[in-house]
Amino acid sequence: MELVRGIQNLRPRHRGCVATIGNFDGVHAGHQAILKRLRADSARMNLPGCVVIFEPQPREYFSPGDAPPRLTRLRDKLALLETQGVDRVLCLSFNRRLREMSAEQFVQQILIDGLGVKHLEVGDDFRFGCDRSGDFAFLQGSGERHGFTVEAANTVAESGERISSTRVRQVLAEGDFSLAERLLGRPFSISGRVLHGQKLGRQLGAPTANVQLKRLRAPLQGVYRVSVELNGVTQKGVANIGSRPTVDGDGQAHLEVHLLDFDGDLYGRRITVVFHEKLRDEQRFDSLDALKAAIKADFAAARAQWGL
Ligand SMILES: Cc1cc2nc3c(=O)[nH]c(=O)nc-3n(C[C@H](O)[C@H](O)[C@H](O)COP(=O)(O)O)c2cc1C
Ligand SMILES: Nc1ncnc2c1ncn2[C@@H]1O[C@H](COP(=O)(O)OP(=O)(O)OP(=O)(O)O)[C@@H](O)[C@H]1O
Repeated sequence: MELVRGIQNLRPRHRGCVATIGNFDGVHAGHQAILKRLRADSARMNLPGCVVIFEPQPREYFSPGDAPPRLTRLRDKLALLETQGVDRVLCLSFNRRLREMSAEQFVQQILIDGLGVKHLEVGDDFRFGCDRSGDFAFLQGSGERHGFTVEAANTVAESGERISSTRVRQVLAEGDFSLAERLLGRPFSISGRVLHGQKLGRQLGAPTANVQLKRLRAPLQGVYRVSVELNGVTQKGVANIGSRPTVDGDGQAHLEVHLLDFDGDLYGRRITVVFHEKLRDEQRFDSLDALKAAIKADFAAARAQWGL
């Protein structure tokens, strides 16, 4: 899969493709249905399938303080798009220039001049352009003028409700991991590199792998039963995502994982933490002893659930 960062990196050879546009945060089952159609179009028309995404996502640009948490960082999103058979991703920087583009300009500059789009797949509710003025009818009209076809995919629903990134975030916040798995088409996970922590964990009876979240605002908070694949073996564990109010108050979110019955070195490795069940909210304890006792109870609860 080829990644093109910004319109300025589009070359004449990129012209001529079938395309779709959106945030694709989480690459959920609704997105996967569109991507399946894109693959079929690509085979039928013998053209590469291109996905146009935005970074940052528009809401992160408009209100950085209270944009929703991300299900996938750019890196994870790209990896998932690749597994969906996407040939090319055009990642547009969402900035003032893009924000001020009218729907008409977006079609002309990006879809026609930049990508030479021959066929476009969108969801039935898709809107774009300054003030979200571009919709399916608008695209169809443009297509007739500029010589590309447009199709709208039917809404993909689960339990009678449309699947969306927003819904996945809500379901995760409610701790419904089996529904989240159905919406995503895979269990929810967070990947990252293991960094050195404050080495306090051992004193608390809980050595932990500190997974780097960088700027990711995770859609989860609290203590969870998790698993991690290591060298082809599923290691069972317990994770905390939060600001660790008992021991430090830098306000930053940390993801820490303790693997049960495991005694290896994970520093520097990239791991994927799969979430299975919420055990409790993170709390501020009055003493390290109280935190230690709570962590011990978390381990016992996770062991009982795993049947260990
Ligand atoms: C299962 C588990 C539950 C935790 N729960 C809390 C909590 O409720 N409140 C809190 O302040 N820290 C909590 N922590 C974070 C610990 O404070 C943290 O792991 C410890 O400070 C070790 O940090 P270090 O690895 O940077 O040394 C939890 C950690 C784990 C592994
Ligand atoms: N459940 C779905 N069924 C059909 N198409 C979908 C579905 N979800 C998203 N799409 C389409 O996939 C493309 C990308 O969607 P996008 O990521 O922008 O929105 P979303 O998943 O609905 O997220 P949000 O909750 O942020 O609105 C758009 O064309 C959108 O209409």
